[in-house]
Amino acid sequence: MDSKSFLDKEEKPIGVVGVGSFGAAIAIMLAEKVDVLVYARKPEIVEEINSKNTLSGKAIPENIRATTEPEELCKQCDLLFFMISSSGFQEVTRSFAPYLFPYHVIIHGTKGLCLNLPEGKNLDQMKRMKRSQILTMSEVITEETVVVRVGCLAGPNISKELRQGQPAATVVASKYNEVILEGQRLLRSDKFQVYGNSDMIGVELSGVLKNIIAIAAGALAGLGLGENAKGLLISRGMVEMIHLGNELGGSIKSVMGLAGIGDLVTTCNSVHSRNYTVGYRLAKGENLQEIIEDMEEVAEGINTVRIIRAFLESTDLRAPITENLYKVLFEGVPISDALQFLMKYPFSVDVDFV
Ligand SMILES: NC(=O)C1=CN([C@@H]2O[C@H](COP(=O)(O)OP(=O)(O)OC[C@H]3O[C@@H](n4cnc5c(N)ncnc54)[C@H](OP(=O)(O)O)[C@@H]3O)[C@@H](O)[C@H]2O)C=CC1
Ligand SMILES: O=C(CO)COP(=O)(O)O
Repeated sequence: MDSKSFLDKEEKPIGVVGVGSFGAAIAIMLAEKVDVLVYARKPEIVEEINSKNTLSGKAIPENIRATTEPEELCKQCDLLFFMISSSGFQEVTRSFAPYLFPYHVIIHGTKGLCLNLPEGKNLDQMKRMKRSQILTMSEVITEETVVVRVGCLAGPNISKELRQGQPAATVVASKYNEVILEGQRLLRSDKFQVYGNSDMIGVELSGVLKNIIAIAAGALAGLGLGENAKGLLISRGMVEMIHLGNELGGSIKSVMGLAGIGDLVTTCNSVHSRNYTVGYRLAKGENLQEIIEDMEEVAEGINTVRIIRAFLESTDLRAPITENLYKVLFEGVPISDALQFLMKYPFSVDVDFV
């Protein structure tokens, strides 16, 4: 493969927007091949990177520089990786929008959803939601900016393992083959494999929906249940992801791939997963609000459960794991009751999606 970018003859720095756990891991991987300019909103983070070459006290490569200015990032970089949690995604995208042009490329790594609601409405007021009121991050980028070539990055990518240099793989998905090729060129290494997929919505939704099942997996572990129960949850969870993903506009095939089943297995088994941890701590008797306040990083699945539950109300689809998890998280139903309900649920057909 050509080692030069399709974007420019002279290699420009690659932009990374947001240096939380995942943004930092991706910036460090990119820095093995190219110069990286990161955007952080907090001046103290930018100062730490630029003056000490550290992030949260840990050394990072010298070719990672930082700025608090969206304009600077957009001027210097043609390709930007957006690594912001979904709660801030629309706001950050809007702050970049005035400086973005159609030649820019954005690949995002966010595994959450945003809302497209009438002025003054919020999720608390929405008992039911249509598909058009739910936005994946690629839809936010397309709606808020003039950028055309959009992609996403999703797969079993626990950032702690990536930072340790452990072997892993991801999927870059886009309607534009050059975006996939550029993602592969920049990220592929002997420790990191990068697959391509043209079903961007299906790949985004896979990463989003697996977080619901990961919370449930953590809850099973917190209850002290065994591997049989986990196998049951993962396989029924996959079926639920397939039906939901399909209803929301993704292809079944993507859920069967690395960004779907691959990430589902990883996240349902990792004590480093924030979503798994939420379920585990709930099952140990902690209250959801306490857990959220105590966690420094985002567990996207909590909000996703609320959004998907409201979406289900506008469809004929049933998603018993999501519906019961909603009751546990937001209606005070004990996990043991939800589990009993699921064990009695008439799941009679094993494979009903092919
Ligand atoms: N961690 C992981 O293993 C993986 C995470 N992901 C996904 O990546 C996304 C980010 O996760 P992760 O990095 O772990 O989360 P973190 O909570 O560690 O980081 C979130 C980042 O988003 C920034 N941010 C949030 N809101 C705003 C805002 N309004 N304006 C500016 N910046 C904002 C934060 O900035 P600040 O520090 O200023 O708050 C921070 O840099 C999530 O959707 C997650 O699901 C995907 C794969 C793996
Ligand atoms: O998506 C992830 C790994 O692929 C990270 O999962 P958590 O957000 O649950 O930590």
